[in-house]
Parts: sequence; C-alpha cells; structure tokens
Amino acid sequence: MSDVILEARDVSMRFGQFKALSNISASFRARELCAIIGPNGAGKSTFFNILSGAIAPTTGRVLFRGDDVTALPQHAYARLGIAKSFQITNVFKQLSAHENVRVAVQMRHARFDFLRARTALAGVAEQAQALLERVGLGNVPGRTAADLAHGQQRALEMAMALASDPQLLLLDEPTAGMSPEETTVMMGLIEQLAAERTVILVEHKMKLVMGICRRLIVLHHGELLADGTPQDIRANAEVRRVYLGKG
Ligand SMILES: Nc1ncnc2c1ncn2[C@@H]1O[C@H](COP(=O)(O)OP(=O)(O)OP(=O)(O)O)[C@@H](O)[C@H]1O
Repeated sequence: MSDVILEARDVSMRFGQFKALSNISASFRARELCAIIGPNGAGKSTFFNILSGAIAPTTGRVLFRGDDVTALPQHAYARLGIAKSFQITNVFKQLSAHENVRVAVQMRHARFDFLRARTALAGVAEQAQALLERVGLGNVPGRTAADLAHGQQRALEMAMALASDPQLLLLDEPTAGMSPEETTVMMGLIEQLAAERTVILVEHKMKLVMGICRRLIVLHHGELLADGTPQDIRANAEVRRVYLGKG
C-alpha cells in the first residue's frame, strides 16, 4: 500500500491575470518532514493555503490518502486528521495555557465522543497537561496566554494543534518572530513531532530547515524549482542562482 498521505496534483492558482502557482505536483509520505522554501512572493503561502484547504486552486487537485479533498470545508479537513498552524498566533489570550489546550482537547471529544462526553471529560485536564509538557510548557499551565513569551504562545498553539493527534501537521513559518533560543526549541519539537506524523512547513530561513528536514521543496515565481534532499538543494545551480543569489 502506498504511504502517501497528501498529494498535490498539477495545482495552479491565478489571482486575476496573475499566475501565482503553475502546475505544482508533489507527494508527501507518512512521517515525512518537508519544508517548502523560496524567495519572497515565490508562492509558498499560496501553496500552503491550497494544501491546507483554506483556498481552492484554480486548477488541479489535492488528495489526502488518495481521496480528493480539494477545498473541502475546514471542519471536514480537521475530521480527516489534518491540523495546521498559521503565522498569526491563534490562542485565546485571556485564558490560561492549560485552559487553551483543554478547549482544544474538549473540541476533539465533542467531535468524536459526544455520546460519552461525561466519561471522556474526566481525562481532559490530564491530557491537556500532557500536551503542555510535550511542547515544553508543563511548568506554566496557569499562566494567561497573553503573559507568555511569543515563542511560548506558538508552542501553546502547537499543543492545541496536537490535541486532535493529527496525522498531518501543516505549519506556516512556525518560528516567525521567535528569538534564536525559541527557534532552536521549536525546531527540536518539530523534529520530534515528525517522528509520528507528516509535517509540512513553510519557512523563510533556509539554513534552519536544512538542519532538520530530509526533503525541501523550492518554489520560485510560482514554479517548482527543485524537490530533494538538503544536499540536492545545496548543489542545485538553479536554486543557488535564484534563491541564494550565487551561481
Ligand atoms: N489574494 C491574492 N490576490 C492577488 N495576488 C496574490 C494573492 N495572494 C498572493 N498573491 C500574489 O501571489 C504571489 C505569491 O504570493 P505568496 O504569498 O504565496 O508568496 P510567498 O512565497 O508566501 O511570499 P512571502 O515569502 O513574501 O510570504 C505574490 O506575488 C503575491 O503578491
């Protein structure tokens, strides 16, 4: 059986006359950690939004485990086991870290387990705490989200995304706005998470993803310029020319 989790098949995107993506095809396998990189305006966010179902491509399809999920409603995406985190932190600022994760865990139970809600709720607090520990926030469960450092807020968001135990995690610039220390912690966490699920991330900082991803997809002017290991990408003359400004 194929272990392809997600596939973009010949995806193109137009905004009016402007072609933001041209015929991109890529498959992502189980427990793969893959970064989508490229210079500003390359089409990374557009591709990410299509993969995550936020927007429908003009042409082409997105398949999840072989089923067409192109622009399915977001709740259907979540039900399939796909979670995502965007550049903008999406936590309830007035709630504590623990409350934020508890809400996410409860939503999962509400979705899958609503007939047994009372029994299910018994474990919710413990599950929320375990998720906080997973992302390195086990020591600050009571802190209001607004009072957490930026990196901790992103980690909190990650814990919320993990509440549904997704098979596929999509991360849009997970280290945006982070300090170097926070970035290192987040990258370590992402690497760990990818041992159990497929993780696809968009990242500006090429060096950063070179260290943890075994596969990089490079976009440029809406086209797929390269798709390969960090070694392949480093050695690719086209990539060096357009992305690194060398050549
Ligand atoms: N909704 C939209 N309407 C019109 N043009 C758009 C829209 N969204 C994106 N674009 C254009 O499509 C191109 C690709 O944008 P996109 O945001 O996907 O690139 P990116 O690689 O994520 O860039 P960055 O690294 O700067 O975030 C850009 O030229 C952008 O101006």
